[in-house]
Amino acid sequence: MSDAIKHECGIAHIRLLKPLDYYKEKYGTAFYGVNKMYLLMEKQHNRGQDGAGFASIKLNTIPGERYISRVRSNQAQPIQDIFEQINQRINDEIKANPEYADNTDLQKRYIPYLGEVFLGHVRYGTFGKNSIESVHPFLRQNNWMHRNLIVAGNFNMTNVNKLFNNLVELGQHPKERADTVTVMEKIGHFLDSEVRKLYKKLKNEGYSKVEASPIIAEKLNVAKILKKSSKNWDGGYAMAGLIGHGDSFVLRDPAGIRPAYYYKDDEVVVVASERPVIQTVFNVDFNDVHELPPGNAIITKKNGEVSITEIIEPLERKACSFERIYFSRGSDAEIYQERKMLGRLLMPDVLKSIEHDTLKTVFSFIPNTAETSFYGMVEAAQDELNKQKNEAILDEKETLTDARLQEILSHRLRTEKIAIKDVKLRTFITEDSSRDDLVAHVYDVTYGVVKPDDNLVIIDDSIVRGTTLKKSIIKMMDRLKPKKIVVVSSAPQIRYPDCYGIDMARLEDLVAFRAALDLLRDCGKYDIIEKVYKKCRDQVDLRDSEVQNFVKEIYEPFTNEQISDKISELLCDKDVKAEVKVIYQTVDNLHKACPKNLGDWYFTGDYPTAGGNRVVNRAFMNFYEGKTDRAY
Ligand SMILES: NC(=O)CC[C@H](N)C(=O)O
Repeated sequence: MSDAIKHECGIAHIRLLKPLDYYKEKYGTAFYGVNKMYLLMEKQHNRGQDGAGFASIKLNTIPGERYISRVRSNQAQPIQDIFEQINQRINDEIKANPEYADNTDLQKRYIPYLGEVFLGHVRYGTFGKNSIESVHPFLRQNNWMHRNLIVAGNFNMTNVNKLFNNLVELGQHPKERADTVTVMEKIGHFLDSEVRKLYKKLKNEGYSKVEASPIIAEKLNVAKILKKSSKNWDGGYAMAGLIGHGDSFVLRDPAGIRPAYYYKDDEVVVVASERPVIQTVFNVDFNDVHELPPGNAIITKKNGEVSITEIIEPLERKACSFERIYFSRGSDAEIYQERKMLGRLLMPDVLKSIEHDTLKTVFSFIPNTAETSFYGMVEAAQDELNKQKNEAILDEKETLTDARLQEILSHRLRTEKIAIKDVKLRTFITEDSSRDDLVAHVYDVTYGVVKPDDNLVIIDDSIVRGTTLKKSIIKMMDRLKPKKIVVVSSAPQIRYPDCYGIDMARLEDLVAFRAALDLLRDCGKYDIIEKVYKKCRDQVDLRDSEVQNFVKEIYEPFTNEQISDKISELLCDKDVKAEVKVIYQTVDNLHKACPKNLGDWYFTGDYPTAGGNRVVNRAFMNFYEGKTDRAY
């Protein structure tokens, strides 16, 4: 990925189903859960580097002893930072109290972070700020154990402002506008009322307050609470939560936009945002890890009972295809094959653009995420080369000499590592304002492998803004003096904003949108902009379900190819000498390659939830009115 986009978040949840002594006995430490959490989070570091947080709950403590611990960080290496803090604290406690060293009971009572229920989160913010207060998990505290709530999520709601106002209408006074707080307060509201109802019932049955508490914990219907809280959520989400006494849940949105996977045996329940993470950390097979069905929650009661329950009726499945293209780790067995297929399916268009001249073409990729699709592309190129060799041999079979045969067979595909990412520079580029200067040097280039009349084909997983391509990569590649530079995107053109957890909410940031504007200008149809704006404005007071995506009209007059060609122009500075061509994946081929993740709203404008159309309209209005706000 040459454009840095902020995206995603990762969740990690573990519930230990046996007493801590069991893990001490079997794995040598009562800190088994903490250690596994570290691995689960570290292996999802790709999903969030703005911040990381960890929370744990101890089961069955006695009043007066702490049972919830939490640590959060927004430092440069947030996962390292929180686990350093955790380890430090644990080591200090053991050092100061040598009697804890071999005593699980004392460890559990007096050492924080040790417990049976864990929740971790790595964050890329899509709403609010990057302050420490915005880092998950969020905590809603109460003196009643079962009213404590800890929440973390990979999510974005399109209607979070409305949800916020609902709370205010209930008479509440939220102290901040963080979307996670809004969602948490919603759950908290129904948790409170459920606890109240249960208490009233038990009181009528003659139970005292002290007697009622554990029964409330036992009877608490988490599914019911989630059903009520999520009723008006419109968005993509994997929301995870812990309740003070030890129940836990992860709820996935009804279109399956955000991912969630789980594994369970008689020792642990594990939930994470990516499958291979669980496979690696718990050393289990692909088939042992299951996808949480859309609209369902995995709920683990304090007593260890685990259920998968439908909370919201599933919508048409629209799992985010960007997970497959770029976000998730390519080590997933399916994702690896899918990415290769994305590369392979692009080959016919690439061959056309290089006039099948595989000998005068160097194939390469933009590190690191495009490497897998590059393998797919190269395999397809290899097939083409073999075909060419076959044809040459058959054509020349009457006259073929040993020397000529050797010559034909010696033709090899030219694959090189051309673009090199300078990782150290990367970490400085956080502020939009200072990005451009540094961006030119984020990549370096390999000299000496491209000859002057060569074609240079370079694959990237996607092109969002195109800034790095324009300011760095294409310029650097042009210095190698190729005849033609073909930039291949394994994803289709990104035409519409995302509103479900990827931070690309501004239309004019998208190079495809800018290309469409230029094309409209070129052909004298720029008045469409005005018309679309009016249509968007007329919809402002409509209900979400009635809103249409009129922004599609901006692209309608043009073919994919016209837009791609305009993008090629936009990506070239005047001084670039090589001919530059950009080739994009088609949406059909994307679906062919990633058949389970058909969510494609950023490419097609077909939003899977009603709120999406409102967001795209708002994004367009913001663009037209010159506002730089996010559209949700
Ligand atoms: N990428 C995400 O899932 C973001 C989660 C949440 N919306 C936040 O901003 O903190």
